[in-house]
Amino acid sequence: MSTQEPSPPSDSPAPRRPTLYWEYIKVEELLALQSGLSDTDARLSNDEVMFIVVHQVDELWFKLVLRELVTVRDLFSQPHVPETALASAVRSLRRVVVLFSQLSNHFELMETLTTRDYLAFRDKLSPASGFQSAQLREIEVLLGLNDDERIPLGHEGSYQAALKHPGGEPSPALARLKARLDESVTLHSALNDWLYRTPIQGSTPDQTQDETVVDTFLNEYLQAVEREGKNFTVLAMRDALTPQDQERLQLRHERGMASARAFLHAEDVTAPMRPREKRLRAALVFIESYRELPLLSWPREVVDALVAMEQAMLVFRQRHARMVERVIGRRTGTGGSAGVDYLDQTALTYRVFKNLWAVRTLLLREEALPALRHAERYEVRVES
Ligand code: HEM
Ligand SMILES: N[C@@H](CC(=O)c1ccccc1NC=O)C(=O)O
Repeated sequence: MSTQEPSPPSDSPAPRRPTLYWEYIKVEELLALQSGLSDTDARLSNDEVMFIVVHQVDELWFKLVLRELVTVRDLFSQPHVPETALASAVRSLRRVVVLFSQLSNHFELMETLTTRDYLAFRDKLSPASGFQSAQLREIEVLLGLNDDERIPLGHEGSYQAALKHPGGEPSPALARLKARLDESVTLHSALNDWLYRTPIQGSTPDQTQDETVVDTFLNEYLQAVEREGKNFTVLAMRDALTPQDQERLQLRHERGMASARAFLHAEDVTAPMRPREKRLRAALVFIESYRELPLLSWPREVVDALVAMEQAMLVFRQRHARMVERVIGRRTGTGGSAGVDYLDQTALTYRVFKNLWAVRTLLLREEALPALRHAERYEVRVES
């Protein structure tokens, strides 16, 4: 009698080979990547290997940020964005918030590098710089940062030129960035197209061209802002110490109202763009104000997650600038920039979702809001 195990039936699948951790994570390949300009990291100081590892980890976080933002951009670039998909968009944006928080936290590790120890290997880095981080550029382009909003940097004058080889040949990173620039839809433009279709005060999608819907809502809303502003000013003036203070408070209220009107009537954009911009801003005020309505609750979470994401990115820029100031002071960067001064300017001025931030100046307490019309049109409809 044969003691051999019966051979498996010929149509059964081959026995599965066990997955090996180091093969799946590619640990050996990964641990061989920290050599910098040397042939092995064994010749480098702990400081320089840490410097390289922090950059590599950060580029991997940028990779995850890009994946999540592409997913969200693609979702909002659909002609109809399913209500059931908004929760996943919020999850993706909240992951990006955590990723930028991790990126900011890594600068605490970088700050264990003393200035003198960094200067021990800094010279050989020039002209390399994080200014050549193509993935951060891709993230900025994908979000919707326009070229004319960028702060020029030193000698090469263009963030794209910084991605070329010394002889001027394009790099794979530049090719990826150009591909991103060639995409017609950014997250900002896709979000605006979605916002533009918001049913304000019960309007229907085919009424998006009807300016009376927006004008009526905005006029009612501005009257409510005026009432609230007046009440606040009366209380503040009652407590004012001098007539000059009272006059200052009254002037501040009048300026606030003028600014609110100018923003909601989109006086800052050219006349052809004004009706669209007014509807976008009215939609944001509407979503934020009537968020208890089932159809508006997830849209409000989307708006808030976008603001949280841009805040996390802004904090990353600021945190990088403070680390740079601690490590190299205010000297010129290896990339040719003014260093910290340049970085602080980017943190201060690079904003994509400007309207989402600006409307927060105008939001009102729930009791002061204009009456909602057609509440029944905001019930959740389960799409087949
Ligand atoms: C000792 C550590 C570091 C120093 C001294 C430093 C310094 C600088 C300076 C001076 C700039 C301005 C461009 C230039 O002239 O070079 C810059 C840009 C940049 N750095 Fe760093 N950096 C450090 C670490 C990092 C790390 C760990 C990251 C990882 C994410 C990073 C990412 C960037 C990026 C993305 C830019 C371009 C910023 C922009 O143009 O908006 N840097 N860095
Ligand atoms: N721009 C930095 C150099 C630097 O940080 C750097 C150099 C090479 C590769 C990545 C870098 N990180 C960020 O800029 C400096 O001025 O010291």
